[in-house]
Amino acid sequence: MQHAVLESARRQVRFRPSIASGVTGCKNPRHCLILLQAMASSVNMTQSAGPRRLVLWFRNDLRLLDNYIVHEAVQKIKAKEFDDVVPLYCFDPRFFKTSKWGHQKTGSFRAKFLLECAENLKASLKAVGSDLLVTVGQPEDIISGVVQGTSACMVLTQQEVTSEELSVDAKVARAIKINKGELRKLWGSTLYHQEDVAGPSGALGAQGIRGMPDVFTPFKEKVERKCLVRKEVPAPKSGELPLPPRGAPMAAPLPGDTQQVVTSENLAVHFATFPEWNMLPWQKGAAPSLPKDDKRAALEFKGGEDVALARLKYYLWDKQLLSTYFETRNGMLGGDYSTKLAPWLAAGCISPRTVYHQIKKYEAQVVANKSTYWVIFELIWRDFFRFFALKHGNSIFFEGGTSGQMLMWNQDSELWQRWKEGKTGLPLVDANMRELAATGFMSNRGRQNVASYLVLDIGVDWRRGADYFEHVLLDYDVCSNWGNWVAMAGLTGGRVNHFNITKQAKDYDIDGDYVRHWLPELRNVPAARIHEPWLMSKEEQAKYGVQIGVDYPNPIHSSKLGKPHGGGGGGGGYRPSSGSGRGGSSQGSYSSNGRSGRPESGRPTTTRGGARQFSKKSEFERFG
Ligand SMILES: Cc1cc2nc3c(=O)[nH]c(=O)nc-3n(C[C@H](O)[C@H](O)[C@H](O)COP(=O)(O)OP(=O)(O)OC[C@H]3O[C@@H](n4cnc5c(N)ncnc54)[C@H](O)[C@@H]3O)c2cc1C
Repeated sequence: MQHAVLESARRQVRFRPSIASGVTGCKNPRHCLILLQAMASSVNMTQSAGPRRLVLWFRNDLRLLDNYIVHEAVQKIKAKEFDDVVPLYCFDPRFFKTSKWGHQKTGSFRAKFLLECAENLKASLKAVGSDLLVTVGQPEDIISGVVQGTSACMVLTQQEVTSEELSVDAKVARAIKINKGELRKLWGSTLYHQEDVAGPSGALGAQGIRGMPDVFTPFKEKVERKCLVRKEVPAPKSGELPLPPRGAPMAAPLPGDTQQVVTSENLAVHFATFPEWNMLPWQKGAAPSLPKDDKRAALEFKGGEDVALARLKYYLWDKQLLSTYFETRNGMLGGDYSTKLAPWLAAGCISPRTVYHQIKKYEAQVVANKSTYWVIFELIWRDFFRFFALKHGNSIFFEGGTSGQMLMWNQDSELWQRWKEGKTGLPLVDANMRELAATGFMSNRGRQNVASYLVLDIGVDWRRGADYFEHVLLDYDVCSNWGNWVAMAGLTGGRVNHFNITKQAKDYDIDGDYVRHWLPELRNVPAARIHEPWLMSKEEQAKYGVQIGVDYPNPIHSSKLGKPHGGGGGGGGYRPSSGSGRGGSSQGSYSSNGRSGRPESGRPTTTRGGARQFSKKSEFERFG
């Protein structure tokens, strides 16, 4: 009798007495339990004959090419350290919980994308004689089921840096201790390797990560001067990741097992099950509807390594868009102004090193210019935020950010709601927020503007914005998202980029095509008025078929605006903007004298914020 079957039956005595008694033949639950325990310990004694198993626990690295955990598994199998490999991906209910700001952590766009990623990875693994166990549940529960009955086991996973992910790691490490298992974490998500950057002889010097500059440029200069991007490691070949025998035991819940009790099936059953949309761990069982393709979207994003590699090929080789990236990167409309690789990079369908080496090849074969370098420059921003999170830990999630500066926020929930729904009356902000809600994507130019507006113009707590982005973004990456937001809020000690939204709109959406694309109510408004529709006279409004204040909102009145300002005890306070962001931002806020309720003053002036609410404890409760 397999240990796994006995163990699972033992755990089910209370919930499913019939299964337990089926194993022992004993009707009395108490006796049944005693008998099972005895049988399990006798199996334990003979367990040394069990297989030595590797578990490839995929998380944000859903690819085969240049994946260090996959490569490591291949090496260990070749060296005969282990007998078989179980590749695994879990939809962890903790990443579908509702946040304290009221958003389900993983929204429907990303959930759909991740299902597609898992499906593609499963197919790629099958093509090399392996498979992917895709399931719903906490990895610690699933993995302890996968390693039942083994004589040795190791779980290989990509190194994460933030608290929720690390707390899951700790639970997995504990769960496999019983099987004398080891959790081995390998760095893999960045362009530059952690050892090369922050290791004992890395670019950051003797202090390692503690010596990391908190601003981008000196960080970039150090890594560029002292580090090399490592070569890609190959994808596995056929037979290099041998599966356990099909009938191997597996004691863990199947997706859709609403009772969440341990079932005793064999691995083949689990491999054959792929979670459907409504089996994902949605809050209170209420699955949102599957997102439909939106014809207005910049791109049809489909998850998976195959599509990621195809996108890279399209951007570099088919259309040669790479050679003009520097000129187009601040666009907002269409698929071609930027690489759009972010969703695939975030899920790990493609590694930044693959992108880098393809760019180098392109530079050697086609052209090397400012544009080809600038994509690499952006990938270093991505690295920057990951290393920044490694250095600063949980403070990137704190109200006062890494600077600890305490500000008071505008508590008017109507403002927040109008921002989220794209009804602020500022066309550039509204168009971007509606694109995000409809598609899960927004350009970098858009993100900077909507974040600046939320925090620096209407004075809403930046964490609300970051939390909403976490929910809705296709390309959500914990470090890039929270890092960009906390920096936009001016809470990292670096420069604060306060954007003049109307100026930005005129600079980057010159004819208003982007705004018209997402705001049908303004579709007939000419370029001269599109970014300031409140300036239209009644006659103009009639002519262009829109009534401001009825069909499209008036901008938020200055009496409702707030600016974050220094609260008691935290020191510091609101600082006006300085300098320019990527592609140039501009200082200050509105310049026009408004009609139709336009903010009258140059800056938001009043603060309606209540007392600052700051609790270290609750901020630490990322998964607790
Ligand atoms: C408030 C805010 C939140 C953001 N949240 C995320 C997020 O959750 N996930 C995410 O990947 N990016 C985030 N970004 C960064 C950036 O906006 C997106 O990476 C970019 O818009 C994605 O489009 P793209 O792939 O076409 O980028 P490209 O312009 O083609 O850039 C190439 C790649 O470089 C990386 N990159 C570019 N800019 C940045 C940046 N500022 N920070 C980190 N990486 C960058 C991305 O991986 C991107 O795919 C955020 C930016 C802001 C201002």
